[in-house]
This record gives sequence, structure tokens and C-alpha cells, in this order.
Amino acid sequence: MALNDKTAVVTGAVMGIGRAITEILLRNGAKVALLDVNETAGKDLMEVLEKQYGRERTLFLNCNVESEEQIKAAFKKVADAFGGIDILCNNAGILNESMWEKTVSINLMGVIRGTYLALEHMSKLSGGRGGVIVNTASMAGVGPLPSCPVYTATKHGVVGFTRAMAVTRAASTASGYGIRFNALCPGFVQTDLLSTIPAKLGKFCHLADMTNQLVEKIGTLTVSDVAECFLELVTDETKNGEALLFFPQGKQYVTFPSLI
Ligand SMILES: NC(=O)C1=CN([C@@H]2O[C@H](COP(=O)(O)OP(=O)(O)OC[C@H]3O[C@@H](n4cnc5c(N)ncnc54)[C@H](O)[C@@H]3O)[C@@H](O)[C@H]2O)C=CC1
Ligand SMILES: CC/C=C\C[C@H](O)/C=C/C=C\C=C\C=C\C(=O)[C@@H](O)C/C=C\CCC(=O)O
Repeated sequence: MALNDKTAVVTGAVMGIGRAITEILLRNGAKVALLDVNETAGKDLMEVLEKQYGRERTLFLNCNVESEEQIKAAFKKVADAFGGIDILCNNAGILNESMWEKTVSINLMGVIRGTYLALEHMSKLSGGRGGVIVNTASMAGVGPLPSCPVYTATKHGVVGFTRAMAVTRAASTASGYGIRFNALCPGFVQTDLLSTIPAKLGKFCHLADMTNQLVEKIGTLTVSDVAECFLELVTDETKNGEALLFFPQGKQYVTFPSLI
């Protein structure tokens, strides 16, 4: 899939991994709508990106993925401004074991909300052009992250949701969305989310050392490493229902047990 003149939406686009994904999309010719709750940083980033990539290619929208209304309004603005949506990256996420309901609401429900509302614009069944949805899960979507059971649960949920949506597409003409669904599963990445650990571990803060040892053992990725893997999932049209696991030592498409 060539990205030239495609329209992409990235949630949690202003900082960390979302920003790197936004920039790789722009470098490859896409127009990008940046959805985020951080309005100040979002507007500053827009100024930088407009200078670098041109005025008509980016749009910042203040949008909390916990709000169906805000996502709906944002997607409509993107479709009106850019003439449709081809790519969605449900990337916004937090790690906060104390605020576990909010963690579920953003990390898992935010992905489901974003996906269902995007279908209205992207699905060929509702007049869209089809495309690809990439959800930012985590290595913690494949194996348990010590000290973060709720975060782990949300990321396992994102992987399961992504794979089920992909099977739906493959298994039924009634779900002929024309959309591929894939999940990114990076190990530890150098961002604010990682640097604010252990303050976010809540009742599991006594396991902070174990988590730090795991970070040291596995090492850390850069946001650019993640953006490169994102690009692979977007552009390779053979990829649907994949969970791409990667950390400094390597990268693999996860194989799950065959149940039938
Ligand atoms: N940093 C890491 O080690 C890893 C992070 N991830 C995942 O990558 C994604 C991005 O994480 P990072 O870039 O590390 O985090 P970050 O904290 O650096 O950036 C997160 C961005 O999301 C925005 N955001 C937060 N809540 C939001 C909401 N309710 N609605 C809209 N935007 C919101 C923030 O304002 C910020 O711009 C998350 O889903 C995270 O779980 C996955 C694997 C590793
Ligand atoms: C601290 C959280 C920071 C970032 C969250 C982000 O999403 C990154 C997650 C990265 C790693 C996930 C790790 C998954 C680990 C496993 O699969 C486990 O099997 C390891 C279990 C125990 C390790 C204890 C040990 O033997 O050292």
C-alpha cells in the first residue's frame, strides 16, 4: 500500500510513539490528523510539522479516546478536511495500575471505540475506501508484564480484539470492510510512559525492581524502531491479523496455537 496522499489518523499522536508514527507517515507522503488530549503540545507540534511538511498535510484535534462523542466529531472533521480516512493508528495509552478503570477505558475501550467509529468512514460497506487499522498493543499483550496486571490485561485485549476483527474480515462477506487489522507489540520504548515508572505501579510498586531488571535484560527500543515496524504493517498488504513482536534482540510475527 503506497502512502502518497493517503489520509491517516493517529491517536495519542503528540508525544512518544504516536509522534514518531505521525512523522513516518508524513515522510512517506500521507496526510495526518493528530488526535490527543495535550492541546498545548499538540499546537506546538503542528507548527513544527507545518513548517517541515506543508500547511495542508496535518490537522491537530483535541480528542480524548475515552469519549465516543469526541472521537466521532474528530473523525468527521478529518473526513471533511481530507476527504476520507485510509489509515487509523489506535495508539493512545497509559500505564497506571492505581487508576485501573481509566487504564481499561483508554487502552482497551479506546481502541474498540476508535475502531468501530472509524468503520463508518473506512468500511467499503458504508461507502469508505477500505484501508488498514494498526493498534498499538505491547510485548505485554503477548506475555505478562510483572507489576502491571491491568496494563497487561488491556494489551492482551487489544491483541485479541485486533485478531478477531481480522478474522471477521476474512471469514465473512457480510464483514467486507476492506480493512486490514494488525497489532504492534513493542518491548520497552524510551518515552515518558517508561520513564514515569515506578510511580504508576500502585499496589505493585514492590515489584518495581523486578520490572527494572527486565528493562535492563531486554533493553529499550527507540520510537523510530516502533515507527518502522508500524510502516511495515501498513504497507505490506499481506499482513492481516498479525501481532508484530519486537525488542532490541529481534522481531517476529507471533504464532498462536491453532484451536480448530
Ligand atoms: N513506552 C513503552 O515502553 C511502550 C508503550 N507502548 C504503548 O504505546 C502507546 C504510546 O505510548 P508512549 O508513546 O510510550 O506514551 P507517552 O506517554 O509518551 O505518549 C502518550 C500520548 O498519548 C496521549 N494520550 C494519553 N491519554 C489519552 C487519551 N485519553 N486520549 C488521547 N490521547 C491520550 C498523551 O497526551 C501522549 O501524547 C501506548 O498505547 C503504550 O501502551 C507499547 C509498548 C511499549
Ligand atoms: C514498565 C512498563 C513499561 C512499558 C510498558 C510497555 O508496554 C512495555 C512492555 C514490555 C515488556 C513486556 C514484558 C513481558 C514479559 C513476559 O513475557 C514475561 O513472560 C516475563 C515474566 C517474568 C520476567 C521475570 C524474569 O524472569 O526476569
